[in-house]
Amino acid sequence: MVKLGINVDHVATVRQARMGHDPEVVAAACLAELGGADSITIHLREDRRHIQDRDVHLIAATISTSLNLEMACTDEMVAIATEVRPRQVTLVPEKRAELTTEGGLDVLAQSQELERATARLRDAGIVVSYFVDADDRQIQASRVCGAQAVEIHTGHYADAGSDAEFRHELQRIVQASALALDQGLQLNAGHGLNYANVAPIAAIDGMNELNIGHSIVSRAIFVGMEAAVRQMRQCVDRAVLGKQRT
Ligand SMILES: CC(=O)[C@@H](O)[C@H](O)COP(=O)(O)O
Ligand SMILES: NCC(=O)COP(=O)(O)O
Repeated sequence: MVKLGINVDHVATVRQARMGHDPEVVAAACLAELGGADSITIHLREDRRHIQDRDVHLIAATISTSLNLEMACTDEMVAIATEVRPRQVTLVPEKRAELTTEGGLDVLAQSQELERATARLRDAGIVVSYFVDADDRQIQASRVCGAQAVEIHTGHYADAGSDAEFRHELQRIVQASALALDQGLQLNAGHGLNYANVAPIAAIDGMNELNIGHSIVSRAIFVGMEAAVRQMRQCVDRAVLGKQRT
């Protein structure tokens, strides 16, 4: 089955709105696991706009599944990762001014620092995934730099404004997924996925893990974290089982 990574960043966004203690991100992570999460994803941004360093250490020490730490490719973040030792690190691009991640890594332009950071993380026993656009050259470069997985950016697919654009973006992701598998990379996907658009991505052959956060936290405000995760789990499993029946 496709693994479900639950990103709890935006539970921290609510907490940071008042710079207080509530809602507790660690509790959200545990409830997500009760709802069927296979892993917990958190993005420790350089500007600490939501997830804080204490969240990383507490979640790593508390969850019973596994941690996927999203981070920029910097010495500071590599040092934190090699101390915390999550199961996986997903290297993502960051821009101060961005509202959220706007695209994938430019692996071709940053190959030297990515290769160096990837070697340090792998030496620490951490699986390294690159967050990349559905772009053949970036995927091929990811393997060359030592990535063991790629997470294909589904943001443009999620933001499609017409049926034609939706189909075009889905086809790009399907083709990029096949290339990633051909390159021997583990295939993950994420960004902007929700209860309405997740099924075609979950049904892609060889899909290993979907990382989903904002849409689940949004629903959790009304139904609770455990139920919101359980409902997404059902959407993903139904898509995979439905494909197997065809
Ligand atoms: C890389 C990605 O798509 C998200 O996991 C990332 O966390 C988005 O950044 P924000 O969580 O700050 O929106
Ligand atoms: N890498 C994608 C992720 O972790 C969550 O992205 P989103 O669902 O919050 O857009």
